Amino acid sequence: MMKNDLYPVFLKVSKLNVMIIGGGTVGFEKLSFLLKSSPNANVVVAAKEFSKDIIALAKVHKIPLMWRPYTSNLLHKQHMVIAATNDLNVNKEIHYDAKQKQLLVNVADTPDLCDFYLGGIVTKGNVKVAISTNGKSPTMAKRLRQFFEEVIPENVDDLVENLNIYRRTIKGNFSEKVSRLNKLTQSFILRTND
Ligand SMILES: C[C@@]1(CC(=O)O)c2cc3[nH]c(cc4nc(cc5[nH]c(cc(n2)[C@H]1CCC(=O)O)[C@@](C)(CC(=O)O)[C@@H]5CCC(=O)O)C(CC(=O)O)=C4CCC(=O)O)c(CCC(=O)O)c3CC(=O)O
Ligand SMILES: NC(=O)C1=CN([C@@H]2O[C@H](COP(=O)(O)OP(=O)(O)OC[C@H]3O[C@@H](n4cnc5c(N)ncnc54)[C@H](O)[C@@H]3O)[C@@H](O)[C@H]2O)C=CC1
Repeated sequence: MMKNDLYPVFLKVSKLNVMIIGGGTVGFEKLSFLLKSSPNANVVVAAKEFSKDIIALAKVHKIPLMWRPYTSNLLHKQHMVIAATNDLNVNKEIHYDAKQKQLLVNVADTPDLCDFYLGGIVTKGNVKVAISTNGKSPTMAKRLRQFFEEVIPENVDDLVENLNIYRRTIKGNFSEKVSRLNKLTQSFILRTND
């Protein structure tokens, strides 16, 4: 069986400059999922034209829109770029320029040209679960996201907050703390070896 070998990280996108190129259906989808998970994301969208949806979303979140065709200077000072135009040659050019500048790049319609994928995301307070199917089935990533939204209890965040308070009160060295926390949380899962 093929295994997913992608390494997930949780980016502080308020501290990174993110550029989305393309303001149509896909640009809107990428921007809305980014903002849903990270309302404080530092993101700019550039495109020749923008859909009504993306204009409305950008207004609510105060996201700058740049009305212009793609040129490589749009990548200046960016950390990450998402290419979402409907012109494959432009998307390829964005990919080429981004690699020259060592930026992380996602070309929405071409998994081979992606350094990273956007995943399905479930958020419950401080807890966040990210889902990827290795680019094989975005629809399945969406369904799994919906499944975990249902099954992860809303109060998981209360447990996390309480454990955070407890964690700060425990005295002792690192391994004593680990052992106390492991004992306390043992019943959270059905079967455990530690
Ligand atoms: C590789 C990847 C690159 C990337 O975009 O990062 C990619 C690629 C492509 N998506 C396509 C289509 C669709 N994408 C969705 C939905 C989502 N797509 C997302 C991620 C990813 N999509 C990355 C892989 C993630 C992984 O590893 O699993 C999600 C999870 C996150 C997000 O977009 O933020 C978000 C769900 C969010 C949620 O609801 O939680 C739906 C479903 C729907 O909208 O109902 C459809 C239509 C049905 C279908 O085709 O399956 C096509 C075909 C385009 C065409 O035919 O032209 C390609 C291109 C290709 O695969 O070649
Ligand atoms: N990854 C995914 O989830 C999906 C990917 N796709 C693919 O993504 C691509 C984009 O699709 P849509 O967003 O539906 O297209 P669209 O027609 O809704 O939007 C295209 C956008 O690209 C902009 N654009 C085109 N050329 C440009 C240039 N030279 N410089 C700047 N902006 C430019 C347009 O102004 C417009 O804002 C298509 O090739 C499609 O096959 C489609 C569906 C899902």
